[in-house]
Amino acid sequence: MITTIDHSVKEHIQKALEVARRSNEAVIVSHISEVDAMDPLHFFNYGENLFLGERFYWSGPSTFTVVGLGNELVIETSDQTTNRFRLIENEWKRLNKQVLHSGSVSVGTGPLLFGGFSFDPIKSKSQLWNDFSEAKFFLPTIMLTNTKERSYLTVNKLIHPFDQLEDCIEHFTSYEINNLNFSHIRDCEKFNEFKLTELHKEEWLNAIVKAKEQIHAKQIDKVVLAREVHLLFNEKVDTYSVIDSLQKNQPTSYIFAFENGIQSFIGATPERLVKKENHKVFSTCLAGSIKRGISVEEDKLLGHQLLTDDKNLLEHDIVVKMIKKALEDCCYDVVTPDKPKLMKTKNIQHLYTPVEGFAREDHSLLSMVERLHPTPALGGYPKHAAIEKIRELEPMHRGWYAGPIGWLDAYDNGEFGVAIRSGLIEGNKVALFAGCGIVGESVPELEYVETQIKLKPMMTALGGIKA
Ligand SMILES: C=C(O[C@H]1C=CC=C(C(=O)O)[C@@H]1O)C(=O)O
Ligand SMILES: [Mg+2]
Repeated sequence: MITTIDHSVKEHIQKALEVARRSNEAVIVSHISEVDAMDPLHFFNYGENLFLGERFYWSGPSTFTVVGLGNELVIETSDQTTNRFRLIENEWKRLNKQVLHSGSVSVGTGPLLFGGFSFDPIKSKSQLWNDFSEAKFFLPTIMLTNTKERSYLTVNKLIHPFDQLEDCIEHFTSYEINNLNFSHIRDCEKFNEFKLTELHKEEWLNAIVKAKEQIHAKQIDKVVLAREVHLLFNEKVDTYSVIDSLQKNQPTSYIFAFENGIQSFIGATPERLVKKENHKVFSTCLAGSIKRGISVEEDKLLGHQLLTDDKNLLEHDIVVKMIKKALEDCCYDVVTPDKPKLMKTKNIQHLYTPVEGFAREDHSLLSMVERLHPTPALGGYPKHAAIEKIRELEPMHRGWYAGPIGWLDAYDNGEFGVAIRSGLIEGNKVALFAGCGIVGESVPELEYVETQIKLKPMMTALGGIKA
């Protein structure tokens, strides 16, 4: 159960304690206050002492930035079936049975769950991803939300039947904005040289050849194959500086960071999986790629080439068909343009088609995540056959790479991106991932070049390429 409070913290805690004792269940109390404008990275950095290993950063290109610190509540599962989506939803709903709030609050404030899902729960885990569950979400202890105009601080507490009123009051008082010590502003670090190892390059190129044979034999239409590179630095990588660089250089992407103990999963994905705002649903088809040009003319020419290239149009079209169908099964008034447009980020241009609709009754955000994941931009088509091919052919373990990552609130609003253009950081070691949609006309060497471009945002953020 959730009690959301705008004022009179004590009254709400008292009420929550009564409910918790009566029901013998923990109750979430969430206190939201508007605060003076604050830099989200500064807030993230504030969490380094108290909440290291339990921080989340999320910023959407046209929405807001949210930074969560501390795991007030963790919901996770190692369930290896699609049931994992429902397990998370049901547990969150169980805690959501009652919502009390006073005053109007902005979307993205109050009790939010942050987290994500692994790409493929069936494939056995590698050492690298051992500590990542198949789905893990947390309610932060404190959270900063920056909308275009305002900043809000949310403080959450899970109130148990045996908690004492004074301790609960102390929790909310200690996290009042004036009691947080933000004095320590820091500079970004310059990264040192690193040693780069490309993993299984030949196997990956061979996997493309095999995938093409299977596509020509009509076993599947498309499969996305990914590869991995490892970077070894002399010193610990500073995640603060990585996020700062991504934020500056990839403003049209979703910037995400999910700390899981000593590991941080970070990226700048241009690809939304699904967003739900009340009943309005938005998804994105993003597949088909070409590099950016050096001059304006070259850039335009390359864009035109992409928009008229059969191989890339096929790669894209398969995604549009699947997403449109998936949304038509759970939404009404699904609309999508006839032709793709270009989406340009600093390093790459993609074919882009938005799909929008309105959720039918009883179709939740996580049910849509389940339906959509993985789209053929990350998996392939047909879905299950493509996932099988990835298990068989791909020489790496994806872990959370290409999985859904994002947030949801207590009213089933939220947004998930697909965790691509990403890397897993642990101390001085970084693993980066990039994949490509393989169709019948794919040329392995060109797909390899495409992955090199897709690695650039993270490479730049790590200091390996000049911004
Ligand atoms: C799988 C990735 O990109 C996908 C998203 C956009 C374009 C893609 C492509 O053109 O191949 C991929 O389907 C990745 O960046 O690792
Ligand atoms: Mg491609």
